[in-house]
Amino acid sequence: MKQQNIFSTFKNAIEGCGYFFKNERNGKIQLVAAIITVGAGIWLKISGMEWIILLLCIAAVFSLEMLNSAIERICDLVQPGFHPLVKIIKDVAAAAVLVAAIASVAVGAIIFVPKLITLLNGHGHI
Ligand SMILES: Nc1ncnc2c1ncn2[C@@H]1O[C@H](COP(=O)(O)OP(=O)(O)OP(=O)(O)O)[C@@H](O)[C@H]1O
Repeated sequence: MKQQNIFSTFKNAIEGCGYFFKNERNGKIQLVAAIITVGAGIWLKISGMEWIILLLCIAAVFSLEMLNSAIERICDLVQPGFHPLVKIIKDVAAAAVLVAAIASVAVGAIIFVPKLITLLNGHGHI
């Protein structure tokens, strides 16, 4: 296999992103959730530090889901039939996504709930 330059590496990664968001159900759901979260961040005028934390959470969930999908593909390639080890591999990979997703929901709640409560109480200046 020939050495790739930085542009073809980048092109391959973009193709991987395209495949992920087009074909993976969870990827689509997470994309919608990320768009809603970013929209809420703009609407509620969250701080710079809150943006950094939120974007890291979004990136963590996307990245882990992409790795989870890649691991699932490898498993399906090498072991199309049922295998107890494949079950463990896929379940642990899915758990990695779940951990990041739960932490992200908690972070989202910590950032957004107080702002929404202030807004609903009529004290907010949006
Ligand atoms: N070959 C296999 N051998 C054993 N268990 C399997 C196998 N394939 C899938 N499983 C079980 O089914 C679950 C779902 O696997 P599948 O490959 O269908 O992923 P998926 O539907 O895309 O799931 P996810 O929502 O976690 O991405 C796995 O977590 C695992 O428990």
